[in-house]
Amino acid sequence: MLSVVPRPVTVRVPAKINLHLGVGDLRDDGYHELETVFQAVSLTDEISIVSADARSITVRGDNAAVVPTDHRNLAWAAVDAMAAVTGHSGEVAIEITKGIPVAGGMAGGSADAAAVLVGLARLWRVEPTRDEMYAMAADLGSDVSFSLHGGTALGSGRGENLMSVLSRGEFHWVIAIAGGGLSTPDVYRELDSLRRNESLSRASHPDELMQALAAGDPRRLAPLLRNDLQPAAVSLMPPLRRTLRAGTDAGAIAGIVSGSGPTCVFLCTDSDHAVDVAAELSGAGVCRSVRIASGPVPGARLVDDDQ
Ligand SMILES: C[C@@](CO)(OP(=O)(O)O)[C@H](O)COP(=O)(O)OP(=O)(O)OC[C@H]1O[C@@H](n2ccc(N)nc2=O)[C@H](O)[C@@H]1O
Ligand SMILES: Nc1ncnc2c1ncn2[C@@H]1O[C@H](COP(=O)(O)OP(=O)(O)O)[C@@H](O)[C@H]1O
Repeated sequence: MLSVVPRPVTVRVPAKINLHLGVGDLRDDGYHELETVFQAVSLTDEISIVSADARSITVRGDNAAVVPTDHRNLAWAAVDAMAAVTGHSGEVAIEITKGIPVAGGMAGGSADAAAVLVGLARLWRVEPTRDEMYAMAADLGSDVSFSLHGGTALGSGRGENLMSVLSRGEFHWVIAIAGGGLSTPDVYRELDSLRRNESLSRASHPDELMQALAAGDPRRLAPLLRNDLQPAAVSLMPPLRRTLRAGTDAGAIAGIVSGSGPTCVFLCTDSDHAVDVAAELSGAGVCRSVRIASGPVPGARLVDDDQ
């Protein structure tokens, strides 16, 4: 008989932003080779998992209604992965409270999958090795490894190979959440199509950006933020141009589309500055909601580690 923790296990997991996203050519396997610098920020989802008679997923929070609650939810796939490795049946009830915008380019689904891996390891009292956890994460999706890792990291391959990056202090962000979402594959496809028709510049290696992170200097970091997917996201959702302009008009020192978008993130000099920029941006009417976040923060973690 496999032993399980009798009470719900709760995991908190952060959103990510790509401070640098260099996209290479389309590979034969349908993915693009990436060079990316991820930072985990303090917009979080919370996942609670308990043993049950059958598997179920419920989703609460912002835009919960558009998140699937069956096998299409990445959290469901994460249960399958852990069950296959450990021999458990996978009968658990999962409650997801979304704080990460859905389909926003902040890796919300990946975050939930990573949280399930961490939560089930505790619930089922199993201890997969670090390599096993990262192998399951990479199989689930390109960004799931970073959701486990958290902090600041350089990602390569399709984004799943990670190296920690030294980052000093805290960086302060204002996050503009759009009314709708963008599909990640559509945005990559749009980039390929734009590149066929016009010559777009490509990101170079993020050496200087990593130096700015090590120095903990937002003013040095500001001009170095770079996202090769931004022209594609803006092409699919042209009003993003206005959002980006509104953020810098509101006083942010830089603004960029987060990953595949459409969330836009604005860098500020400190927490007071972020409050001012957020207030100004809220009044501009260019997005559905505005949040403040800071980073780096840790990856998927048990909320009460005495469990
Ligand atoms: C763009 C990024 C930037 O961090 O994230 P989001 O901004 O969407 O959160 C990632 O590359 C998204 O990662 P993730 O959402 O995990 O992607 P996956 O599920 O692995 O792949 C979904 C689809 O995106 C495309 N894809 C993904 C990763 C990659 N390196 N090249 C790709 O071309 C492929 O079309 C793939 O079928
Ligand atoms: N746990 C989940 N949370 C959010 N979306 C999910 C989840 N599982 C599957 N999805 C699906 O994944 C799509 C992409 O969502 P998300 O991971 O939030 O965005 P992004 O890929 O832009 O980071 C959503 O439109 C939704 O249909």
